[in-house]
Amino acid sequence: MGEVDPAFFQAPEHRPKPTKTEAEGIPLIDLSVLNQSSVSEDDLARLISEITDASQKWGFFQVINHGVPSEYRERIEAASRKFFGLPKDERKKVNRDEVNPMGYYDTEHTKNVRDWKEVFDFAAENPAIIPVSDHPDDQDVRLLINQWPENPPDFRLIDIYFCTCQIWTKLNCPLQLCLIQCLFVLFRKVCEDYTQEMLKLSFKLLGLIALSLGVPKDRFDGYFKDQTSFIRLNHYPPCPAPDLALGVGRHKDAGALTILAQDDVGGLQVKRKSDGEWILVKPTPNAFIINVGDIVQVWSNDKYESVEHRVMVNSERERFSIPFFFNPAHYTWIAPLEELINERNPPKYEAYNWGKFFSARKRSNFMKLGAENIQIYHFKRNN
Ligand SMILES: O=C(O)CCC(=O)C(=O)O
Ligand SMILES: [Fe+2]
Repeated sequence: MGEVDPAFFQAPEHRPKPTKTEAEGIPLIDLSVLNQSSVSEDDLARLISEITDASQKWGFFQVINHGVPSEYRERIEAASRKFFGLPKDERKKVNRDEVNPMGYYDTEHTKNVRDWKEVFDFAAENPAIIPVSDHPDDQDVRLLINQWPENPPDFRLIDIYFCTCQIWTKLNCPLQLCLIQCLFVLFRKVCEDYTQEMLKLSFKLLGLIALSLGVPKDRFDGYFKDQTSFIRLNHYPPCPAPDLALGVGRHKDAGALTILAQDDVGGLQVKRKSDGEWILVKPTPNAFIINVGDIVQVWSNDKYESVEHRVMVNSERERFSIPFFFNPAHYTWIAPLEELINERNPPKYEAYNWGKFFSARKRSNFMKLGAENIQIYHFKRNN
C-alpha cells in the first residue's frame, strides 16, 4: 500500500469489514399521494406513520415518487462528472479556503482521518449568511458566496440545455454570443435548478416530520427563511486501499434533513440501531435517501435519532453522490420543541445556536484538529 498516504487510514476498529450486509431493512416510502391534488386523511395518516416508524427505527429511509423530475437529477449528475473530469488545476481554481467554505476541496477530514474523496459545495441561498467565527461573543456575520467554475462541461450537455434555453429565442443574438452565454451559465444553471427541486422536496418532508411529531405541518418552515442549506457534489475515486480508508468516515449529519442522490455503485453504510451493525444501502434507481439530522433529533427530544453513517470505497469503480443538507438560518436557536415537553418528557438538550455550531463544524473540517469537533451531546442536559 505504498501509494496511499497513512493520513487516510482508519483505526482498526473503524475499518470496513469485507463481508457486506445489504439493507432490506431501510424502509422505502412512496410519496405519490403528495402529488395528488387532495390527499385523503387515511393516506396521509399511513404516510405519517411510515415516516414515524422509519425515523425512529433507522433514522434513514428512501423515497420514491417524490415529485422531482428525473431530468434534474440526471443533469446535475452529468455536470458533476464533467466537473470532476476537469484537470486538477481547473478544479482548484474554485478551491474553498478558510474564509469561504464554498467551492472545491479534497482534504476533508472526518473525525481527524482524511476522507478518500473530493467535493464541490455550493449554497442554496446565494449569498447565504453565516457567523464569521464560532466564538460565542463574536456577533459578526459574513456572506457565503458560491464559486462557479468558468470552464464548462462539454457540448453534449449543452444540447440538453438548449432544449430549455430561452436566451436563444428571446435575445435573437448571433449564434456565437448565445453559445458563449450558455457555456458560462450551464453548470451553474443545472446546479441551481436542482437546488429548487431539493427545496420543494425538503419542505414536503419537513411538513411530514412536523406532523409525525404532532405539531402543525408548517411548524418549522420559518426557521428556513434565511437558510444555510447547501449541496455537495461528492466524488470518490477508486482507492487502492479500500480495506483501510473510507470515502467518508463515520459521522452524523448536523442539519435538519439530508436528501441524498447516490449513483449505482453503492458504498453508503448506515449503523443499524438495533445491533450497531454497518448496513449497506443498496442503490435504488431514482430514489432519494433521506436521513434525519441532529437538529430533528433535538427538536424531537430524542424521539428520532440522527444515525451514524459512512461511505466505503472500492478499488475498481469511482462513485458519485449528491447530498442536499437542509439547514436553518444561522440565527436559529435549536432546542427541544416546547409542545413536546412536559413533566414526563423534560428537555434533554440546552438550546444552541445553529450558526455557531455550523461554523465550528466548517472550521474543524478544514483542518485536522487534535480534538473531537462539536457534537449535539455537548448540549445534553443531566436530567
Ligand atoms: O456519499 C454518500 O453516500 C454519503 C455522503 C455523506 O454522508 C455526507 O456527505 O455527509
Ligand atoms: Fe452524511
